[in-house]
Amino acid sequence: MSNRELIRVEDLCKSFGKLQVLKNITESIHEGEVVSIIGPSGSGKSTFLRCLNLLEKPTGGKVFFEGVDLAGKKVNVDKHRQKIGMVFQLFNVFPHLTVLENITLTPILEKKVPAAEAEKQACELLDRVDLLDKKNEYPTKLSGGQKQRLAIVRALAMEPDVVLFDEPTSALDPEMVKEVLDVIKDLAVSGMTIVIVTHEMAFAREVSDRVLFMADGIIQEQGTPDFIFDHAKNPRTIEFLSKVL
Ligand SMILES: Nc1ncnc2c1ncn2[C@@H]1O[C@H](COP(=O)(O)OP(=O)(O)OP(=O)(O)O)[C@@H](O)[C@H]1O
Repeated sequence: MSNRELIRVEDLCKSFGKLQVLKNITESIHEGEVVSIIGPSGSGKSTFLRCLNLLEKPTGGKVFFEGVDLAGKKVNVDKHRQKIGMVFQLFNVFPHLTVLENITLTPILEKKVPAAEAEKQACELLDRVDLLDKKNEYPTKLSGGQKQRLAIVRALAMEPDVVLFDEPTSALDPEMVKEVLDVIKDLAVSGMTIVIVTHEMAFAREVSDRVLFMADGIIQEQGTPDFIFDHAKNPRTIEFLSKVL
């Protein structure tokens, strides 16, 4: 992990109508850091994650990516967003494209990567997640775990500086959770900067450099996994962990 701030939010607020979901959050994610966000349902974890790439537009505060204020007047948000990969709970893959086409589409269209080069890179990534033999299949032929591994590869094909995972295993059958977590673990070990909203406490404990505990739209407590899971002081954290561990 380096000292370079990749993402910084200052006084981040988000409301949906009268519902104030995020309340003045100030936080930084550093290059190479693996950060897990845990907390009760409805506490604002996904909304926080989605604000980091402006998928949700904050109602207050600022989001900086590599030092650039993403709401700045002359800023090309799409250009910056290309460097922020995102993997969703419900594997967002294109059903009408083959596995290979799913991966090469955006690099070819948005980064103008030559098709042959995009395919070569896609095959290398598919090999890394053990899906190379599926490259000509359509997603309907894939299991949930395979679809999610494809979604991860699709994000990686854009060579992002950080990958945001929003509960990537919540929609999977239990036997498929491990294969997806293993891919994320490998990515973490490779040095990728990762922010992940997860209900997988064992995973958060094993893989994270830092765990953020969120409740009521506030990061109530944060620290190393050992600190959060063994020495948390905040009564909300203790109450939450007593239910999920
Ligand atoms: N687009 C939206 N419109 C209105 N309300 C929303 C929207 N997105 C989220 N919310 C509300 O914001 C609150 C926080 O939702 P969010 O999904 O961020 O929580 P979460 O901590 O990720 O929950 P979970 O663990 O259940 O996924 C909830 O009350 C939710 O209903």
